[in-house]
Amino acid sequence: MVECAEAFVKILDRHVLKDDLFRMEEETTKISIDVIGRVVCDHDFKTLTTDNEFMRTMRNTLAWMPDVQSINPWHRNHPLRPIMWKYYKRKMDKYIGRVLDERFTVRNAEARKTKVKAGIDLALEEYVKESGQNVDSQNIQMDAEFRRFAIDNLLILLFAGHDTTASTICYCYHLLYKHPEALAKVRRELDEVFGAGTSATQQLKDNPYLVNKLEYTLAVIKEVLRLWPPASGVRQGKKGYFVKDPVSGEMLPTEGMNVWTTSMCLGRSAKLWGPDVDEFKPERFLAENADSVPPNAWRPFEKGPRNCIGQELSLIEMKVVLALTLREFDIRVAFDELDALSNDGTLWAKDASFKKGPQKVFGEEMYQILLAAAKPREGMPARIARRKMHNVSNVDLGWYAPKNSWINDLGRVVNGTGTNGFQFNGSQLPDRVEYGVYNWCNMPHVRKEEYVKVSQEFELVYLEPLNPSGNVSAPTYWSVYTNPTNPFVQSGFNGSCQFPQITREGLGDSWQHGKDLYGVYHDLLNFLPSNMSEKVSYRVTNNVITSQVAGILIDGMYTPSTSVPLRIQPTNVDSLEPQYPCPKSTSMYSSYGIGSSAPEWTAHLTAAKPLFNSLDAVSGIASDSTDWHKSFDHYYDNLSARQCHAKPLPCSINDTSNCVSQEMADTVYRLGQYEYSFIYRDSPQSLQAAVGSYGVFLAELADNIRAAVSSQSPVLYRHNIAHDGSVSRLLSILQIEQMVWVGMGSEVVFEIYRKRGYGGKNFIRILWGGQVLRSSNPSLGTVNGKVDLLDVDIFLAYIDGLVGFRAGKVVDFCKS
Ligand code: HEM
Repeated sequence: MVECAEAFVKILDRHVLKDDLFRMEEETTKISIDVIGRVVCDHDFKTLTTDNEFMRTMRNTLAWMPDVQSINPWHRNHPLRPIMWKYYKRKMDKYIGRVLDERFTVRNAEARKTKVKAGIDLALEEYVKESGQNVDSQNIQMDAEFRRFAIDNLLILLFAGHDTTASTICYCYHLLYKHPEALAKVRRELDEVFGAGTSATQQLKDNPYLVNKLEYTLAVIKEVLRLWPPASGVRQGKKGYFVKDPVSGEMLPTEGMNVWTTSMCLGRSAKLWGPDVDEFKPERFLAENADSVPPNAWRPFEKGPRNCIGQELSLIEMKVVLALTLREFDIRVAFDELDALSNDGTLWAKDASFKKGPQKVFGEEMYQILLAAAKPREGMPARIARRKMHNVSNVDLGWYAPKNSWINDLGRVVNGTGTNGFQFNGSQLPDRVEYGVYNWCNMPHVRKEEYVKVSQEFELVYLEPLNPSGNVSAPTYWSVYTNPTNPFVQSGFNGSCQFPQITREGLGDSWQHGKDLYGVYHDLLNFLPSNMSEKVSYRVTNNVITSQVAGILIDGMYTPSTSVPLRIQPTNVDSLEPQYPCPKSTSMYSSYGIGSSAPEWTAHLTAAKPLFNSLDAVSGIASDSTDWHKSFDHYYDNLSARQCHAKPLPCSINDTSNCVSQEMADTVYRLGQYEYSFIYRDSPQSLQAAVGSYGVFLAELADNIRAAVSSQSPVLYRHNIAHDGSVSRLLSILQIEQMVWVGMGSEVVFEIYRKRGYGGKNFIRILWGGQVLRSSNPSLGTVNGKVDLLDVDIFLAYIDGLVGFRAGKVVDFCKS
């Protein structure tokens, strides 16, 4: 089946290449014939790859079917019809007879060797047993009666199975095109089962049972069959058998009649299905809604002992076809161009009567025409385009070094001066310094003033910002003091703050941050709702400062009058901070970064030894305190937090003339930048370490994006308030081109855009500090190094590739 579907994909690809208008039903018929051929008689009809004689004959027979609606006696009783039918039937009998004879000959040699037997082998085996012959004998004979019987049965299977399935595949394509949200859900399910960007082909060959996981896809097929069933059951009436009128109770005799249980009437009965009966809602057929499906109302395959014998086969086939094509192609009906097909030689083009009479039924141009099975009108004139499918193996999952700058140049960090334009002196930037430069105290974020709108072709559909809180304060604040009577007071800087803590200034910055975000995404882009609603969601970590920041930031955005839920994951498993256990990642970080004795790491600590000595002399920190000397983290925090709040640099308690100079502080800042760059970007191990410790958040992000693009979630805006350690790991995974120490109020925004019009393709733009993020990874930084309207599928394939679907690879790594 998968091989047939692959050949079908090739046919579709030819239409993509030619960019032509074609009748889809002609093509889907080929696959259904070839599949039946393979499954039933282990015979390759090759209709997908060649101009097959059998297929032509079968289609010609159909062309001689009477139009049941016609009242033209000449048409209904066409004198040539019986002759033509006989002629075509003989041709088909001959063809199938040949297939049967061939199979009979090789049966002994091959069929019994394989465990999986085609229908024909089972039938032959049964026949041999019943006729009292030895199954293992080389000289088995097939009598004429059995041969006649077998040919007719094979023909029935081919006739009953080919156009029913072909027609249903067409309606699947059409209804999914008309319902992009359902299409997105199917694609999402396929991504989930086979992985984003990975073709289902090989996986289905290796593990065919994966089709059983396609629950939503199956629900779509069932809903399509409810609305546009291609066949119905007929029963011959009999003396003594009655149909009871459900309203009057009258018993109606059936003798001399056919009783036709039209599955379409049952499927479209509002009495049975409710007022939304005409709506396309595959969800009705999901397991959780099983109770709402009226009993016995869904019967496209009919019920009872003579129900469809091929239903399992066709359901599996349709799932396989959809799995191999829906993510690869965008398909739409093109009735507006129908005239261009008027000479294509098909039975549709030959018969002008199809263009007469109503051209819409149930408001649908592609209504059904009863021609053996009910077929999509005009064979579904269609146009097709290839969607970009990115194989995960094509997406580069490798680590790429960040660009060279002063930040990762040890010589310039240790021996340089100043901070190379980086700011550390308060929330406000000095005059003439442009917004957007690194400002540790109040990092740049998205603001109306600098925001670059994307072209009108794209509409914003989802937004997920992530920003760390500042170590800044609530309306009441801590005033830290040390009591000389307390004998346990530790030496160190004597200050009025304690880490982590929120200051008033920090709260002010957070409020402004919220206001700026609202200014862009509400005022400028009209994307955010005007009032708080379920479309907007906030998430914090277990550290209270993130809740304090959230409180004031939300006030800056919405000034809500009622309390706002802050989403939070339990301690120890939180992915935003992150706290879930991943010992492998911790040991990896400490094998090359803070605490390690790797020369690449210790080089800067050794070079900065004199600086440590001078700082220790002021702070009183013991020179053997590992905590203060395994990195510049503590000195950096202490000095920068003072300078952010316009406090003087500290002096020694014992010798007030011995103070930290600005030059010393600047060197600490340069070293801090160097350390962050080394830990999160320069070291080749940084990517894997970040994937381990932050992969779960990335998997959640990918999931959120998928839910947003498939309209499965009402949330348009998900704001995460986290920490510098969170954002730096995120930047590490995004392979930011220039890593810095993540300052107060830093912000990464994931903007998801949908291209307007046909196809509804989704794109991602990532903003860092209000500007488009630049990534060293070639699969991400596709626009001159920027992650600018990148195909969402590539981004998701990158994330899935690194962290695994639902973070499966993270779990494996953490445990390894
Ligand atoms: C979407 C696909 C299909 C639909 C909707 C469909 C529908 C039906 C329906 C409504 C019947 C009449 C059952 C009754 O009167 O109780 C039927 C019978 C039958 N179908 Fe299908 N069918 C499909 C695919 C297939 C396939 C793929 C095969 C074979 C490979 C097949 C073989 C048959 C046969 C042999 C019968 C006659 C069964 C009997 O009379 O005992 N069908 N089908």
